[in-house]
Amino acid sequence: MKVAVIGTTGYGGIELLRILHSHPVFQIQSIHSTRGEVPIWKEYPHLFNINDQVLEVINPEEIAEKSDLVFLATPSGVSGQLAAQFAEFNIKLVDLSGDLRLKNTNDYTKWYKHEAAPQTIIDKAVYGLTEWSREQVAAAEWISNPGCYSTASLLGLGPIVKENLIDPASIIIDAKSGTSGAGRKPSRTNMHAEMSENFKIYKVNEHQHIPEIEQQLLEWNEQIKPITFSTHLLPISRGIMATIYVNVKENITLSEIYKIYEEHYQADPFVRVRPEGHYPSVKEVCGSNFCDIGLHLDERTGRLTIVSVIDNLMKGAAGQAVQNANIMTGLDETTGLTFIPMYP
Ligand SMILES: NC(=O)C1=CN([C@@H]2O[C@H](COP(=O)(O)OP(=O)(O)OC[C@H]3O[C@@H](n4cnc5c(N)ncnc54)[C@H](OP(=O)(O)O)[C@@H]3O)[C@@H](O)[C@H]2O)C=CC1
Ligand SMILES: CC(=O)N[C@@H](CCC(=O)OP(=O)(O)O)C(=O)O
Repeated sequence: MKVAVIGTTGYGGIELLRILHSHPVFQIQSIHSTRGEVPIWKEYPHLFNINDQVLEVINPEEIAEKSDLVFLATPSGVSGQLAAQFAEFNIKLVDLSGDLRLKNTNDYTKWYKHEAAPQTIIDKAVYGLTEWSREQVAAAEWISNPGCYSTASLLGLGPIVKENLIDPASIIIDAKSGTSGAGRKPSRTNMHAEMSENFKIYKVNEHQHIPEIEQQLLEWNEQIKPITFSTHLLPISRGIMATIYVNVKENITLSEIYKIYEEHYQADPFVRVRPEGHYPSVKEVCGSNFCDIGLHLDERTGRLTIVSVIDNLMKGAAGQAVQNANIMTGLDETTGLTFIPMYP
């Protein structure tokens, strides 16, 4: 099966190339960029003598003729326009950006602060939080891959929200990300001198993943109220930790909560619910497609702490994108994704 990658020179695109390099079924037919015909190893010298492919211009008609599936690893605002150009062709599509995630275009304009893609384009895409939408993903032609923070937060909250076991107004998500989450484009915020030995909060109550998380929570449980969601930058390159606080309904015990999480995720190869008393760290998932979850119930306050960690470039982006592409094309979802975490 042939695949094309657009936005290959970015961190999401280059992580796709790392996965696809050893994928047994997907072959990289072409890689694309706006910067002309440059060998990819010149942008990323770690690929010297490994990948001799040359970046090509973006011609949707030609890509659709030559490939069965295209990954869009392009910025929000760009992906929606590209997706619209692919709409008339017969090609499966997985978009890593936020452009096709929010079903309400007013929400998109408000949170992303630019114009939304046409509604018909948005409606064509299934929201691919894989563990919760496997059947829809299998039937889809287009996938909107969830945001990195949204993936960690939603996988952490899914079971308890779906089972209606919390005070619906009590969700607080305290999320932290490595700097690769911001992409390869240089910015002052991400400079070494700004971030090394530092820790910053950003986009306070304004993060574009807030409506995405709420959209999915409301699908699980229509009583859910607006969430508090804080995002922070960590001086590490990869990894996200979402520490989530919710007030549980009275009389529920930690062992009952564990039972619910273990039942929900028992058939999910990439979600690991850690045993009681064990809490995951970001390094324990980096380089892999795992989302690891730890749970603790404070009986003094009645608050449940949920710790959810992912590698932002894997389960938060390219890994989940390939997981969805596997399911869409009838493959086992773990195909090409059996990397164990790199440690230390
Ligand atoms: N980094 C992460 O952890 C995550 C990222 N995402 C999303 O994935 C997408 C890619 O992110 P990331 O790789 O980090 O971003 P980068 O900034 O690292 O890369 C984006 C790539 O898009 C290409 N691009 C930029 N403008 C255009 C354009 N007008 N037309 C075509 N291509 C363009 C650029 O390639 P070139 O200049 O060579 O054309 C660039 O390499 C984004 O939408 C992001 O929000 C989602 C989850 C996590
Ligand atoms: C560390 C960092 O800057 N992370 C990015 C995540 C962006 C992202 O994934 O963009 P989408 O909106 O396409 O999901 C951010 O907080 O905006």
